[in-house]
Amino acid sequence: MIKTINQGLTGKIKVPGDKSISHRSIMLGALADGDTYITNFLDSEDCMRTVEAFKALGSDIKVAGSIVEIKGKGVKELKKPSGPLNMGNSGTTARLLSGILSGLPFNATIIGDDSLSNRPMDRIIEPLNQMGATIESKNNRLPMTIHGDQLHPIEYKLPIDSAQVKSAVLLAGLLTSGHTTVIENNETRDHTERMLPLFGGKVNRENKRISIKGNQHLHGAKIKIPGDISSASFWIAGAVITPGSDITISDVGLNPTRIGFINVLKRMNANISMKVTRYEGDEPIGNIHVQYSQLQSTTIEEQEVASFIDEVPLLALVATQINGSVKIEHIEELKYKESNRIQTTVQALNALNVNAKEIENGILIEGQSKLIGNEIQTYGDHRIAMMACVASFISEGDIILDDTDCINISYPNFLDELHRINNNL
Ligand SMILES: O=C(O)C1=C[C@@H](OP(=O)(O)O)[C@@H](O)[C@H](O)C1
Ligand SMILES: C=C(OP(=O)(O)O)C(=O)O
Repeated sequence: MIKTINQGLTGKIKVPGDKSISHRSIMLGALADGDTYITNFLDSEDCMRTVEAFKALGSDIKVAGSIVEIKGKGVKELKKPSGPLNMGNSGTTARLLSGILSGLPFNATIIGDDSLSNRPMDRIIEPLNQMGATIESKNNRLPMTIHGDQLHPIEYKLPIDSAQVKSAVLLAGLLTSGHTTVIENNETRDHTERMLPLFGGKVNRENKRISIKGNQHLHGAKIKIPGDISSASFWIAGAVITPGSDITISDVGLNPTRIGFINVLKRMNANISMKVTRYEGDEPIGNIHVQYSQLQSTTIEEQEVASFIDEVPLLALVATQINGSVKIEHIEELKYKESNRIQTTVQALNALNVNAKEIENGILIEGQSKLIGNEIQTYGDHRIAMMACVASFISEGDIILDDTDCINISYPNFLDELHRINNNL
């Protein structure tokens, strides 16, 4: 049960390391030759799936909390695993790893939990087939057996805006002997492209064309992972909607491909500012200052959706407090996340007395809603669970979640932080 809080959020908050960047740091460290040292690694269930998968492929990886050491031996030393690789709930692990396995000289089977086993894999099967991999799947879903082979480079125009597909093709491209190019329609998170140079890899980027040369030698690297902007967004949303709030979130990643939620909130008139204070590798890091705000409606553009894709449930929650109504459109991709987040967001908000409904590939939310506590079904989706917890800042009556374990997928100390804020600690 999450107790109603009804008080402003104040003070300083730090969030754990970025999930997308943590996954990629393990993958590149395992492909590289030499030692990789990672700090502020996100020690969450999803990222540990990536660690365990590479251990099963023979990588020497030691995790001690948020510190990870990898003794990389290069891609040639990766070995056929002795059993199926379990991706758990992690779409990023499943899709990026498929790109790598496609270029390795053995067969490997990947499996996942019920949620992941229902998520589409044709988006990666198709380009990886084009590159020469043979992939058997259950109707384009997990379990999937990848018959790795000598891959050839391709030029691939992404049919959907997906950083996971882009990264899977780029990582497979590293295992070819030519140039692989991915063309984006709208820009998606670019952590793979920004991280490769740290390991000595070359990537060419011209507008939305990203090219990578195969057979590059990668060396080990030192990486400090920025705080996760998607995790920070729970507190940003909470502060914006809760009277009396004034918080500063420090050391958080401010990569331009990830700050769409802040950009939309600014258009809604939110009192929010951010400042880049340093770079770790090519990733900008800084602070975000947020205060309670009187919000107005805005229009959501298709080309910006990828920059706040994981924050849509929060944007919908924020929209319940604006003057007017908001249509969040062009979000079909939300149907293929850990739950169908269009449905599960609408259902959670309806349960809290909000007038919200599903529209074609989107959600329509009426503002000025009085939230009333209720039981919320999370469908095992971490982002729905945490969004419901944030709703408790402004709800009348307690909110009861059917599951809070799923929060460990991306933000293991979220409930402790909520407790700390709740008690002004
Ligand atoms: O590349 C990544 O690390 C991610 C990309 C996004 O997925 P899509 O590529 O499916 O949009 C995002 O939703 C996910 O949380 C992490
Ligand atoms: C969609 C998400 O992650 P993944 O695709 O890696 O499961 C998420 O974290 O919201």
